[in-house]
Order: sequence, then structure tokens, then C-alpha cells
Amino acid sequence: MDIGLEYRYENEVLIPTLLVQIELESKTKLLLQRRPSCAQGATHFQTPHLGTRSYRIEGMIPTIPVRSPLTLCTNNSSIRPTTTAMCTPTHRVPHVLTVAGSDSGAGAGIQADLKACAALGVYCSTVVTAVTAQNTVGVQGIHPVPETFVAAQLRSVLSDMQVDVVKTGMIPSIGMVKILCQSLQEFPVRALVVDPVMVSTSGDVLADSSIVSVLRKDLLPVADIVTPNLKEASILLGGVPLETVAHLRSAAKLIHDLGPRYVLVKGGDLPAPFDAVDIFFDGQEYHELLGPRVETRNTHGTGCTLASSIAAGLAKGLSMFEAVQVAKRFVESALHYSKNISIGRGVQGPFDHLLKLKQNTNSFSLRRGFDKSDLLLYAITDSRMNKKWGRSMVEAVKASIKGGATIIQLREKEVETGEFVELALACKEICHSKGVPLIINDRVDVALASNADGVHVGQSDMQARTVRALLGPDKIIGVSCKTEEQALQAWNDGADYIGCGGVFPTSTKENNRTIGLDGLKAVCLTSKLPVVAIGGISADNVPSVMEIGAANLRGIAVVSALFDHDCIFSETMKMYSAVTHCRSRTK
Ligand SMILES: Nc1ncnc2c1ncn2[C@@H]1O[C@H](COP(=O)(O)OP(=O)(O)OP(=O)(O)O)[C@@H](O)[C@H]1O
Ligand SMILES: Cc1ncc(CO)c(N)n1
Ligand SMILES: [Mg+2]
Repeated sequence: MDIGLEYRYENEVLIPTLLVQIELESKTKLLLQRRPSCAQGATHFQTPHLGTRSYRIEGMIPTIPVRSPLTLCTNNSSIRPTTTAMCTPTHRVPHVLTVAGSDSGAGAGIQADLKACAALGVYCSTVVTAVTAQNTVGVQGIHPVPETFVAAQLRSVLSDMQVDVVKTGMIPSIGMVKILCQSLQEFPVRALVVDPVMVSTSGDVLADSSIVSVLRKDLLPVADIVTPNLKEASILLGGVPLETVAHLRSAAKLIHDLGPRYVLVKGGDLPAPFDAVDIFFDGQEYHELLGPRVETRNTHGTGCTLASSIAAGLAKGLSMFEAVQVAKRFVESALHYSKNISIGRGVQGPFDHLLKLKQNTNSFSLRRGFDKSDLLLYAITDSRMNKKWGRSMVEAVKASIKGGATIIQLREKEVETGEFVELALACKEICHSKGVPLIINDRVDVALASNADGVHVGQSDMQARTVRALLGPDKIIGVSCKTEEQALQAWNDGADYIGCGGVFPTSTKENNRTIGLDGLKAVCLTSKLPVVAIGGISADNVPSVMEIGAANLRGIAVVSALFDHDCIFSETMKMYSAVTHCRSRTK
């Protein structure tokens, strides 16, 4: 028997549908219930047919939460009894279709929409209306796509892909507006966001003024929201000058009279020192959306981004006002993050929707992927030992790198989060100046905030699969494992290496079960990942560890052997020479 859930929207309400496939030998009554059984979640239904059938039971199970076990049983004891299945729905993803122009500089248009939706967790499909030659200086050329081919793209996407919300940007011809309206009649969607792109902030004209009448007559009346900038609002209203917030308000009212359900007049192009103020009008009330004006040249594409972010919010099920507020906050955060990035030589640069680009402009960043030979001498810091020997963390890290440590793990159990981040930044600077990776123990947030090279997690910490999702593909992830099963799990979760131990008893980690050399060897021989051995390792016992006969044992991890000494530098050197000696013999 199979049980599954499918969802669809009806009048903005999520309707779950239970899909059951079951083999029945006689007509019978089925009882479907949540486990542990609970009267509320129980649903009775009569099966009208015999044999293997699929049933769709609609709208009867709103109380059954996603991923809860479902039990299906019958009232007829002659029939094979109860079956339990996990109720795992396939995930239908919120979906925005953007109908807009391509910007070769990728700051605005289709490219901005794709990035905004990706950043907000919404799928974005694209119908390209025009290809523009465009950069940070301005628009050098416009090449409209033939109208019949815009129609073909619309049909391809709308007939197949369960679009929730359509967002429009640049539509360069009257015919295209008409085609769009027809397509929306044939394939209705939950909401239509119209960004009436006509003039960009750079002053370039992106649609002929002849389309104003068809926008007013055909598109605005079917729009859920329309989002003109200052110049576009002015054009829609026949050229009235708009220069103050009071003007924005009256423009919002006049545009609302043209038929859209909501209007957002954007004030991004108001002159400084105005705050970034936009006027939202729902037909009755005005809301002044106020945000700080970010001092930056990188504002190209803010309008497209705002509109596609509103569409993304609607696709996720937000109300219009919520969607607008979240979208505005998103644009503001992205502008703020990107205010100093430098792309192009013109006056208006693009910004960074995914808040990632600056990571690669940091001159300290390691810029190379994980190299398993980095595991050779893995130094794990300990602030109590630093205190005992009267030195700072930075001094300890410096000395261990000088002595030959090939990777550093910052392990902090006592400091507050702010201090931990500061410490990580300071250590990263030292590590990266010597080409040594810095791993943070346990704390994904600290690794993200300091842009360290990776995170090491234990069995009771965050699952490595989740860490990978949060940190992305290019960070290093290590997992502590004692058993072959744990090592296999780490591999499946996308880890880069495992730390295996405690090999010998140690005072650094009390109550830690030791696995001995045999345990280490067993894990190494089954692990597909490189292994670093940990726990009670000293210069004396390094040979017994490194010579167990496992090629993927790539090094040793140590705490007290380096840091619980007066001279970290000489202890690290000693350790480094012991481990390199063994490594060259076992190669
Ligand atoms: N410097 C800024 N700081 C903060 N918010 C801004 C800034 N510039 C624009 N915004 C905001 O970005 C959104 C888009 O506004 P804008 O008026 O620039 O649209 P637009 O002219 O259509 O954009 P573009 O043509 O560059 O794509 C608005 O919410 C606006 O308030
Ligand atoms: C393609 C395209 N659409 C919209 C805008 C408005 O910023 C632009 N500059 N380029
Ligand atoms: Mg603008």
C-alpha cells in the first residue's frame, strides 16, 4: 500500500489530498488515523471498489501534519490488516513566472528576477520579451523577441508548470501586452504583479510610450499590484511631474483608479536626502513604507527586484502588504550588503541578491578547496590551557602554525558569541596569511559570520547534512565518528573528513569512550572519507597510530600535546616531525 499527500491551492487555501493505493479483496470500510491514534485525526471512508485501486481523498485530512505516520486499518478482520506508511508529501515549490527583458549586465530584468526568487526560496521561470545590450553605463541596444515566440514561451510554461504568480517587467510592444492578457485568461494564476517598466533609473527608455494606453486599458485592470517608479507613475498619468511624497500619494490614488487592486509607487528615485520612501495604497488606506537610503552607486535593478520579491512573497502565501514589506526589507538588506562592491565602470552598478559575492573579494580568503593532506597535523585549540600558560589564543595559533600545524580548529566552550566571532576573525587572518585552513568547532553561525573555512561537528551536534546546506559546497565539514555506521553516515551527509577516536584515553575529553587502535583501523578501512585520528595522541605513540595500515588515515589531531605546554612552537615541531616521518614510511 502507498500513502502520499498532494497539495493544491483553491481560493488561496491549501487543500491537501490524500493519495492511497491499496489492494482490497472485498468491499470494506477503512479507518485512517494519525499515530499515536487521535480521534481528531481519524477519517473513515468507504471503498467503493475491489482490487488494486488508487483513491484520492480530498480535503478530509487537514489535521494530519506533514511527515506524520498514518495508519490505515479496516473493520473487516478477514482482510489483511493494518498498514502504516509515512505520510511524505512531494514538495510543490512556490513558483513565479517572470515575463520581462534580459539585461546583459545582469543587474536588472530577467536576471534580477531569477536571483531575487532564488534568494527568497521560490522557483522562477522566465519568458523573455526582449534582449537588451546593457551595462553599468546604460542601455546600448534593445532587440525585441518576436511576438509569436513570446506567445510560445508563455504557452510552454503556463500549460505545464503550475505557476502561482506572474510578474511582468519590460514588455516592449502593444502586441505583447495583448498576448500576455490572452495567455492569462487561458491559464489563470493566483496573482499578477505588474512592474510597468518604461524608463530605468539611468533614464533609458525601455518601452515605447505608445504602450501606455494598452497598459492602462488592458493590463492594469487585471493586475493585483502595479509598482511604478517616479517617472513611470508620471507617464501613466499623462506626464504630471512627481517630486514629493505628497505627489506620490496622489499618484497612487489616480493609478488605483485605473483598476489594479493595490498600487506601490516607488520613491527610490526621489533625490537624497529623502529616505527611501514608497507609497502603498490599497484603495482605502495609504501606507508610507520608509527605509533608510543606502549610500551606494549599486542600485541598478532595485525596481525589478522589488517586484519579483513581492511576487515571490505572494507565491509563498503572504498577504499583499506582508509581501511588499518583506520585499522592501530584502532590497534594503541586499543594497546594504553590496554598497561597496565594484562591478563595471559606469555610474550605476548591480547589487548582490544572494549576499555572497564579497566572500570572494576578501584577500585573506583561502581560495582553494579542501586538500586532504591538510589533515596531517590538526591542531585543536583550548582556551583553558592558554589561560593556564598565560597566553592569548592568537599567540597560541601563531606558534602552532609556525611549528608546522597544517590545519587549525578553533574550539571554544566558554566565550560569548560576539567574542567567539572576533576570535575567529583574528585567527582566520593568521591562518590565511600562512595558507592554513581554519575550522570552527560546532558553531555554524560563527563560521558563517567569520567566513572561516569550515565546521567540525560531533555526533550530538547539528547533522552534517544540515551544516552542508547552510555552509554551501565549498566549505570544509568534518564529523567525529567512533563507528563504521557513523562514518558511512558522514559520507552520505556530504562531509569532507572524519575525526576518529578517542584512540587513547585523554584528559581533554573526560567520559569519552576510547575505541583503541583496532576501532580506529576498522573505521578507516570502511570509511570512504579521509580520517584524522584523535584522542590521547603524543609524539611517542604517533607511530603506533600512523602505522595501522590504512591509506586514508591522513593525520593526527591534537590538543594537549601542543597546547598544554610552555613552548607550543617546539612541541608542534616535535609532533610534526614524528607524523611526517611516519607518513613518508607508510606511503
Ligand atoms: N539607495 C537606496 N536605498 C534604499 N532603498 C532604495 C534605494 N534606491 C532604491 N531603493 C528602494 O528600491 C525599490 C525600487 O525603487 P526604485 O524607485 O529605484 O525603482 P526603479 O527605478 O524601478 O528601479 P530600477 O529602474 O533601477 O530597476 C524601492 O523600494 C526603493 O525605495
Ligand atoms: C531588461 C530590463 N528590464 C528592466 C529594467 C529596469 O531597471 C532594465 N534596466 N532592464
Ligand atoms: Mg530606481
